[in-house]
Amino acid sequence: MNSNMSRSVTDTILNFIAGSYREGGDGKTFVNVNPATGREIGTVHEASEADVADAVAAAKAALNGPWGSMTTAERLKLISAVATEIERRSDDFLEAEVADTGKPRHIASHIDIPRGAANFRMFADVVATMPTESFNTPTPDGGQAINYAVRKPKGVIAVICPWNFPLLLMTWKVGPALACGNTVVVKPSEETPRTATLLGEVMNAVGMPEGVFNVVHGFGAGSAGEYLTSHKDVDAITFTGETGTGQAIMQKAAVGVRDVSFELGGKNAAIVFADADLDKAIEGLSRSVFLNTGQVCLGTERVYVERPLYDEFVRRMARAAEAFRPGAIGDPAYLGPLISAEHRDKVLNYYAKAIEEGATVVVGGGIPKIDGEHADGFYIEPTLWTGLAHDSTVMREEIFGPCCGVIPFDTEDEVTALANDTAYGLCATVWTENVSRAHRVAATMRVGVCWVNCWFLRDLRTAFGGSGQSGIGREGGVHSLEFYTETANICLKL
Ligand SMILES: NC(=O)C1=CN([C@@H]2O[C@H](COP(=O)(O)OP(=O)(O)OC[C@H]3O[C@@H](n4cnc5c(N)ncnc54)[C@H](O)[C@@H]3O)[C@@H](O)[C@H]2O)C=CC1
Ligand SMILES: O=C(O)/C=C/C=C(\O)C(=O)O
Repeated sequence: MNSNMSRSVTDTILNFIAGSYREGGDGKTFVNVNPATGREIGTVHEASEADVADAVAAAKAALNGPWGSMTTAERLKLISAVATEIERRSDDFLEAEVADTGKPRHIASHIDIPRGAANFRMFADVVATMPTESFNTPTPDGGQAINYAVRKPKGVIAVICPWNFPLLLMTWKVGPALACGNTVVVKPSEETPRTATLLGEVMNAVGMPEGVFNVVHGFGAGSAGEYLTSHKDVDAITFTGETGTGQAIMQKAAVGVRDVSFELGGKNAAIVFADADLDKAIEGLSRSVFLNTGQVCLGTERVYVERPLYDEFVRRMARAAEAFRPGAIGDPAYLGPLISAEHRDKVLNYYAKAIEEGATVVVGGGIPKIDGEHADGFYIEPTLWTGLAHDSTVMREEIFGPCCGVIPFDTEDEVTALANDTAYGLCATVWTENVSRAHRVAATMRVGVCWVNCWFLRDLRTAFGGSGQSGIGREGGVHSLEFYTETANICLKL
């Protein structure tokens, strides 16, 4: 095992290529910042174009080497071992994720890290039990043939990741890609390079053949992201992030007609009917709006409340927002920082825009005053607006911060039209105790996932992805196999 990655506060974060850690060939580095303090905590070695080419070559060689010749059972045993090793090293992953994101430890320890392990274990199970079709086919000479499908790995998969749930969202792609027999080159977000790098140690520890899993660090255009997505030996690209980035990647994928799987942005609506259980709705929506400081693609940024419940809803949601404590690390009510100073500026611009567009700021709206070690962290106040028009910029564009606008409605038809009036279509939530209405409204939502009386309740076997500009394709359970494998038909004349 070759492990050069130290995990002290002055970390040096290296690329992981063909089973070894290495600096970038061009000698370029960039800083790794802890958003909770605003301080530099590490140096990341940026991959050059030649490093990315080496990573792709290593991934391709592994397909034709021991990885490609393993039985499915042998492969899945290794993948299950990866899950076990992540669990064994969960404290290291927790430290790495918290250092990169500043997120509360309870979120990282209950969501990010366990899902990192579960994403490998679940897809090992899915592939182990994966059925394929077969047909008995009559032939013109009165005989018969058997047609049966086989699933083959697609090849080298480029995995381009965001920063909001770095390990979770990376392994959501790496898990099924490897379980299906592919190899991967991962480009983590420049903001959150640590857990992907640490996963290299896990791969080596379990004896994963070199080149199966590679990590290249850098940015998007003119850097590792673009080098990777335009490399001719990358067979398919999976990406989570902003819709505009998805468009740029798709243009690269068009060269060579490569397949893409995209999970993109959202402007997710919540519909709260007057018969909703208000305690449940407030609990669910305060998580949906504020969890991870609103940096969740599935989070709610538009809330439509039936008029009789509107005033009480706004009052209680404001209390829920005020209960969060930005910067109070260790407090159960701790609200983490935004990922970067740039991202905080972007969110603050929307806070200003909301006022320009006539919003009443019910709570929040600015930067909290924090003393001590976290004074320079990228914290922001959780914010609630009323008085915004449905077609205002703030109610149409993805903000990715801890904020939402609340708008009253009068009829079911009106609110379903409002909720669907968006170019996005990732998810929605519906809050009602009327079961018929729950089914009816959920079925009309033009989204990939509609939650009723809950939010972010995930069963990893279900189809997951977005409609409209929120994505292309579905991942999760057997649905992931559609992207990570190529189905071939074999016709055998008897
Ligand atoms: N899960 C989601 O839906 C996420 C949505 N976002 C949204 O995106 C906004 C911007 O955040 P960013 O991190 O800048 O997202 P982004 O979409 O620009 O970056 C995501 C990943 O794509 C890479 N990338 C960027 N441009 C690329 C290119 N041309 N070719 C190949 N790779 C490229 C980045 O280096 C990063 O690894 C956020 O404010 C938020 O609105 C951000 C993160 C996650
Ligand atoms: O649960 C999942 O598999 C994915 C969750 C995705 C997000 O929360 C995100 O991209 O923000």
